Amino acid sequence: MTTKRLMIIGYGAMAQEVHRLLPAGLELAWVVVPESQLVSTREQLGAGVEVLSSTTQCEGRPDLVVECAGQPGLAEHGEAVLGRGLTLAIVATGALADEALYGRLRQAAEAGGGRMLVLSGAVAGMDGLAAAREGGLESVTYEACKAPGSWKGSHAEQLVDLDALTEATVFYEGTAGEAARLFPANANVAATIALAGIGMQATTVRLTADPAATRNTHRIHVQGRFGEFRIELNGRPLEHNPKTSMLAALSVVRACRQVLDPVTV
Ligand SMILES: NC(=O)C1=CN([C@@H]2O[C@H](COP(=O)(O)OP(=O)(O)OC[C@H]3O[C@@H](n4cnc5c(N)ncnc54)[C@H](O)[C@@H]3O)[C@@H](O)[C@H]2O)C=CC1
Ligand SMILES: O=C([O-])CC(=O)C(=O)O
Repeated sequence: MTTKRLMIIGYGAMAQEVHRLLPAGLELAWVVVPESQLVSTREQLGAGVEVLSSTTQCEGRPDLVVECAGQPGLAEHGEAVLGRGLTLAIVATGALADEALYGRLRQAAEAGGGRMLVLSGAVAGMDGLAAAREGGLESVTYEACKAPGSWKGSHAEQLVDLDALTEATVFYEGTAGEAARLFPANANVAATIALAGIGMQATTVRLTADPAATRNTHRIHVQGRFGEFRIELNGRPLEHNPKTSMLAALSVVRACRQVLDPVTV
């Protein structure tokens, strides 16, 4: 079997975990990082990987492109990748709450023959939710609870004194679209659930900081003609970024494996 080639956009905590767990048969050939990180990333990766600041500098043809670069990274590079007819697997799904950007990405994919895969990321059940939608959905609620440290550097700091919390505190309630925009490194999952379910406006979101939390907890409650389901997922955060759950990185690894495997599960 010939080795297939992967491009990763971004090389932060998630991308490095994906690189570490890359299945045999898929090699990391290209990494795309901001200009300011070119030198340090080249030093880190050595000669075997081409480090670029734009996907358009890539002269080869990746078998898969994965975005692990956050919402600005998807906005910057998504159109070019899809316009070249490549498959782009994304985790910064919250960027799609911007209807104009979503429209541009769709159009680029349609025009160029590319495909955008919205990965399940830090949550589970997106297959069931998308199937349930076919029968009609009544309500979808998403709740996230993380340790205060995982909300540091986010809009939460404007809403609550994270250092002073002594008990679990809900600091945000709103729609998936707003949550995904306000918490770009923490609430992409809200947008993923909205895309699989009843949309950015109708999906209700509640965000909590809990000083006793050691996991990133995600609760999803769905009601519709199919019946009802609840999922609670207690994910371990990544060692190098407590905002990001390990399962999100593993969902990218799964997408990598699907490139190699003729059977998709
Ligand atoms: N869908 C999901 O379940 C989840 C999605 N995410 C998304 O994944 C992103 C990445 O997570 P981590 O790796 O933990 O964050 P991180 O902050 O460790 O790494 C992000 C990397 O992307 C790079 N980057 C930023 N702008 C870029 C651009 N324009 N082009 C190329 N690279 C760029 C940064 O330099 C940084 O190295 C988060 O910001 C979040 O948007 C994170 C967790 C779960
Ligand atoms: O990794 C997580 O727990 C969820 C996350 O950061 C996001 O949805 O952006």
